[in-house]
Amino acid sequence: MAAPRLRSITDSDSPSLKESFRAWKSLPRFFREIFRASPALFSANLLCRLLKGLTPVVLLWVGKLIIDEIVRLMQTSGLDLENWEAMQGLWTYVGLELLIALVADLLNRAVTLTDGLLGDRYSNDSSERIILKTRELTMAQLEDPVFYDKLERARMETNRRVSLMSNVLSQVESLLSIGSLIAGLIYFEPWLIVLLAISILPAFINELKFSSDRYSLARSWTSERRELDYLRYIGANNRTAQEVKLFGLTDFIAGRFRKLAWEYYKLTRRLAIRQSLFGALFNILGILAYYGAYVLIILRTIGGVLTLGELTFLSGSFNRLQSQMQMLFSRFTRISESALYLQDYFDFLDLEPEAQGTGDVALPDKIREGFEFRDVYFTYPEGKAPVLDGLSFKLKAGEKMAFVGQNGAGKTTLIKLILRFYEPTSGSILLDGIDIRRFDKEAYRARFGVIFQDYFRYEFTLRENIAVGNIGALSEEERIREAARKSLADSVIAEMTDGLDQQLGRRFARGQDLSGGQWQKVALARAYMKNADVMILDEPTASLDARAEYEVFERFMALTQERTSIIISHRFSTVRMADRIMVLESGKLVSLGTHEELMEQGGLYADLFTLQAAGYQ
Ligand SMILES: Nc1ncnc2c1ncn2[C@@H]1O[C@H](COP(=O)(O)OP(=O)(O)OP(=O)(O)O)[C@@H](O)[C@H]1O
Repeated sequence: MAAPRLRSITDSDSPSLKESFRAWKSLPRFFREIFRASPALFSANLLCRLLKGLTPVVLLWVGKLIIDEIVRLMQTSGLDLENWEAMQGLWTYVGLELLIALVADLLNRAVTLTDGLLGDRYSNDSSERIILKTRELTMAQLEDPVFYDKLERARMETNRRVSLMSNVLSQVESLLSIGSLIAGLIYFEPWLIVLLAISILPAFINELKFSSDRYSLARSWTSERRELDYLRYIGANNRTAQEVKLFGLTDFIAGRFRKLAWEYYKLTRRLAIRQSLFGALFNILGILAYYGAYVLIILRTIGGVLTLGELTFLSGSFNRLQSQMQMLFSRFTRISESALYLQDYFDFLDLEPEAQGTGDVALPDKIREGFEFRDVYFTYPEGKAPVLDGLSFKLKAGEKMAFVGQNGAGKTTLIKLILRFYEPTSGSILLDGIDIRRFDKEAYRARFGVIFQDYFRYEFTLRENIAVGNIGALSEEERIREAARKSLADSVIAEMTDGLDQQLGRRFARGQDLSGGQWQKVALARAYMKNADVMILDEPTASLDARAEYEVFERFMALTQERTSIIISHRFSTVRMADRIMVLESGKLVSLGTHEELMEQGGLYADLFTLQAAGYQ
C-alpha cells in the first residue's frame, strides 16, 4: 500500500509579489535585534562596508588618471623613465592605486570577520529568544500543528536569518558603489543609464517572481519536509536501529522517503528549469545592452568627446555597474525570500500567549481545604469528544487520592488540568474555594512536586536530571542526594562511575544509558526536590520491579503523611494504599471511596481488582 501523504497544514495561500515587498517591513525590527546583539560589531561592520563600497569607483578613477597621464606624457615629454620630474605624477597615481587596493583587501577581511562574529552573536541571541518565547505559550498552542509549524520555521531558519543579515548589509554597500558609479556615468555620458536600465530590469522582475514561487512551494510543503526529516531520522539513528533491524523496516522507510522526496524534487526541478530558461533569455538582453554601451563610448572617444582614460573609466564603470546591479537584484530577491521567513520568526515571537488567568489573588501559604472540581468538562483543542465529562469531586487537604481507570479514561488529563496546562472547557477547579485561574500560574505550579507518566530523559548529568525538579537548587548537593534517597535513585548514583556527575544518555561523550526502572527512580527524585504542598505521581512505578515498587510506595506514604497527593497507577496493590480512590470511565466519575467501600459496592473497581489479584495467584 502506498504511504499516505500528510495533509499540508500550512496556509494554502501562496505569498504574492506584494507580500514579498510587505515582508521587508520586518527588516528594521530585524536590524534593531542585530544591533542589540553587538552594537560595536555592527557599527564596525557597517563602517567597513561603506568604505569598501566606495573603492570600485575610486579605483576606476585612479585608473583613468593613470591612462590619461600616460597619454599626456606620450604626447608631450614622452615616457622617459629617467625623467623623474615628468614621471612623478604617473608614479604617484600608481602608488595611490596600490594603496587603495591594499586598503580594499583589508576592508574585505574586516567585513568577513565582523560578518561572521555578528552572525554568531545574533544566531545565539535569536535561538535563546525562541526558547524563552516557548515558555510563554500554552500546551494547547504548542500542540496545535499550525503553531508548531511556525515554531519549526522560526527554529530551522536561524542560518537563513544570518545570511539575510549579511545580504542586507552587502546591499547597503552595493548601493553606495552603484550610486558612486552612476554619478560617474551621469557626469560623462547620461545615455548610458538608459542602456543600463534596459539590461537589468527584466532580469530583476524575473528573479522576483521566481523567488516568491520558490518560497510558496517550500512553505506549502512544510509538513512534508518535516516528514522527510523524520524519515531521515528514524531511518538512520541509533535509537531506532534496534526495531528497524528487527522488523526489517529499512526498505519501508527508504521507500516512503524516496517517494515523497521525489515528488518534492519534481516540483523544485520544474521551478529551477523555468527560472534558468527565463534567466538565460534576459541575460542575452543584458549582453546586447552592454555592447551597445561599449559602441557608444568608442564612438564618443573617436569623436574626441571622451579621453582614452575616460573610455576605460566608463566601460569599466558600465561593466561593474551591470554586475553590481545584477548582484543587487539577485540579493534583493534573496532578501525578499528570507524576509518572508523572517516574518515567520517574528510571527512566532509575537504569538499572543492565550489568556492565562488573572493572577489577581495571592496563593494561600498553606492549603487548608483542598481542591474541588465543579462540573468540569474538557475537550482537547483538536479533539471532538469531551475527555472529561462533567466531573465533580473534592480532594481534601492532606488526602492521598488514587485515580484508577482504563487506558484513555482521562486520568492524566485530569492532572494536566490541575496543573493548568489546559483550562477546563466549562466548569471550574477551586483551591481553598478560589478558582485556580486567579492565581499566578508560575507561583501556583511551584507548589507541586510531579512525576509525569511521559517524564523526559534529559541527556544531562545525573545531578541535573534530578535537580530539574527544582533547578534553583542545582548547587545543593545534599538536597539532591536526599531526593535520590527518597526515590531509591541513590542506588543508581552508587552504580555510576562518575556518581552524581555521570553524564546520562548516549548522545554525548562518556554518556551512560540507564535501564527503564533506573530512569524512573531518577525522574521520581525530581518530585522530591522541593517541599511541595501537593505531590502528583502519574504511574511512577510502571518500570519498577515488584520489590522496588513496594519500597517506593512505602517511602512515599511515610514521607508525604501530611501532604495532599495524587497517584495514578494501574497496580491495585499500590492503589489500595490511598485514602480514597476515584474510578474514572470515559471521563466520567464512576465511584469514589476507600478501597473497602469500593470493594463492597462491587462494579468496575471490584472487577478490576479481582481480575488483577487473580493474575497474581
Ligand atoms: N494532547 C492531546 N490532544 C488530544 N487528545 C488527547 C491528548 N492527550 C490525550 N488525549 C486523549 O484524551 C483521552 C484521555 O487521555 P489520558 O491520557 O487522560 O488517559 P489516561 O486515563 O491517563 O490513560 P492511560 O491509562 O493510558 O495513561 C484519550 O482518548 C487520548 O486520546
